Order: sequence, then structure tokens, then C-alpha cells
Amino acid sequence: MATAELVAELVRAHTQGDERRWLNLLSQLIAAESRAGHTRQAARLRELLAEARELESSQAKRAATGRPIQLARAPRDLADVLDVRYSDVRLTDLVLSSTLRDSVQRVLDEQRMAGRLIEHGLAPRRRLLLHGPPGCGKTMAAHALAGELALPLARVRLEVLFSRYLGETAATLTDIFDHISRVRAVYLFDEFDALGKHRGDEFDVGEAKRVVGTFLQLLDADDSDSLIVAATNLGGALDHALLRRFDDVLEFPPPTEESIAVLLRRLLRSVPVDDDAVRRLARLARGLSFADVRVAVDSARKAAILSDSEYPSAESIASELSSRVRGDSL
Ligand SMILES: Nc1ncnc2c1ncn2[C@@H]1O[C@H](COP(=O)(O)OP(=O)(O)OP(=O)(O)O)[C@@H](O)[C@H]1O
Repeated sequence: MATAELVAELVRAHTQGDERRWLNLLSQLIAAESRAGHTRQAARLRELLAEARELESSQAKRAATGRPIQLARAPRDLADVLDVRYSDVRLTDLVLSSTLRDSVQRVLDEQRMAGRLIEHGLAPRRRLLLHGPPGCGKTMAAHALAGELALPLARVRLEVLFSRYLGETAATLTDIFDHISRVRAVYLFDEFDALGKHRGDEFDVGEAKRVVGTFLQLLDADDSDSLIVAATNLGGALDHALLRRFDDVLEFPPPTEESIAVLLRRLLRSVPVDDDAVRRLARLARGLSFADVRVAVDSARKAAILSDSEYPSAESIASELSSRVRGDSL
């Protein structure tokens, strides 16, 4: 690439908030300057690159603590409606059926090799609808997509969209899609069916319909390279007009006894429980979501720590799981 083109690309990558790309382009620019014998300019650029890398690594460290960060931040007028952060969740952190894992892996492969598909006039999958009961991994899967692709995860806070911008929801959605086209990220519309649902006392059928209509139009018109992930607890209830707007519809079913055992083995890795005990616990936990199982194990671990035991006993975990199966903790 000629120097001017490199600089133009670099500015574009920076404006889009694509940190990796602009750092990579800056390295290419340094190499080009060195090759041209511009040693002073190359040295100055190298200093800038070192500063930028240091900044990136300190931001990555802060991201690892789970706090929102400024990289690829939302513009000020969308700051309360977009929650932007980096994710360190990986696909292997999720317990998934092999079919579902393959589907998520296919999205990752198409994204990672998007250039090859685009050269052949094909578009990588990027509009995904995830559906299934609560606590089965839809939100976690969106985090895993962001973590695997090293993209920011921007959660669209629908509750804020509705409360703060009542009457202006459609206009704000337009602003969000504008941001989607400018900053490549994974955009999560969690519980996105809320778009068309009852909105408390101020329910207005016309407004709700308008919002859904706007969302669908914006989804159709969007030709960005961001990923748009809509998650919902509804499944069969979603209408066809909506389903066909997505490149992939992935079902996150309730866990089987076997998949609960897989999660339990992971969560109890450092706890001395044998496999028979894990299987007994998984049988007890039938009907619970992965999230319930996680909370029950965490609860038993906390009680163990507070009573100065090194590990929770299988009995205490069983008791936590049973109380959730009975619904005591609700
Ligand atoms: N498939 C899974 N594998 C491993 N852990 C899981 C899985 N699903 C859920 N969990 C655990 O439960 C927590 C909550 O799950 P998550 O938020 O992804 O559920 P969800 O399907 O998005 O639920 P909701 O519909 O309520 O938003 C996760 O952070 C994780 O600890």
C-alpha cells in the first residue's frame, strides 16, 4: 500500500474504533518509512506505536476486571443506552450440544475468513437470533463471540431505551444502527422481544408496532461488518417476518442431565467429588437451568468458605440444588 493510502486506512480504522487494525497499519507505515530511508520519521512513529500498545494493554487489563472501558466507546448521546466492554469469554467456556457448538463455530469461521467469502460475492453470517429459556447461555454466547473475535461487546440496554426515550425509541434505534455501521462490534439486543411488548402503564400499541417496524427496517438496511445478536426467551412465538431477517437462528435448549454433569465437573474441578457423586447431583438438578446450577454451586462454596471449610461437601451442594428445584430460593 502506498503511504498516503496507508494513512487514509489508518485514519479510517481509528475512526471506526478498530484498535487492532490501526495498530497493524501503523506498524506497516513504520516499515514503509524505514524502507524509504526516513529514519527520523520511522523512529518517531515507533515511539507512538509503543505508547499506543502500552495504552492498549492497560485498557485490556482494566477490561479483564469486567469494568466498562473507553475503547470503541459509545458516543455521549448513546452512552446510557449502549453498555460497551471487552469480553474474555471463550467458546470452550460454554457447555453446548455439538450441533449448537458447530453452529457458533461456523459463525466464527465465516467472520474470521470473511475476506474470502466477500471475494466470492458471499456475506459472512452476522445477524443471529438466539432463543431458548432463561439461563441457558444466550448472553454468554454473545460474550464468547466477542471474546473469540476480539471485538467489543455492546449491549443495547432496552430497558433504558424504553424508559428514558419514551416516544423517541425509534429515533434512538436509528442512532444505534448508525453506530453499528461505524464501529465494528458484537451488538447484543438482549430480551429483544421486549421491543414489541407491553410497556407498562404507558403502553401504546401504535408506538410498539412502530418500534418493531423500525427495528426490522434497520436490520434489513444494515450492511455493516458488525455482528447483531438478538436474544429472546420466546421461540415458537416469533413470527416468520422476523425470523427471516436473521442469517442464523440458534436454539439454546434447556440443559440435559448429561450437560448439567459437564457443567458440574467444570465448576467442581478443584473440589474432591467423585464422578458418581457428580452424576447424582446432575440427576438432582434435573429441570434447572445452567445459571441455576451455577448459583447453587457458588452458594455452597460461599457457605463453605464462611465456615472455614476448604470445600463444599457433596451434601451441601445437593441441598442447594434441591432447594432450587423446589423453588425455595425464588
Ligand atoms: N451453556 C452454558 N454453559 C456454561 N455456563 C452457562 C451456560 N448457560 C448459562 N451459564 C451460566 O449461567 C449464567 C447466565 O447465563 P446467560 O446470561 O448466558 O443466560 P441467558 O440464556 O442469556 O438467560 P436470559 O434469557 O435470562 O438472559 C452465565 O453467566 C453462566 O455462568
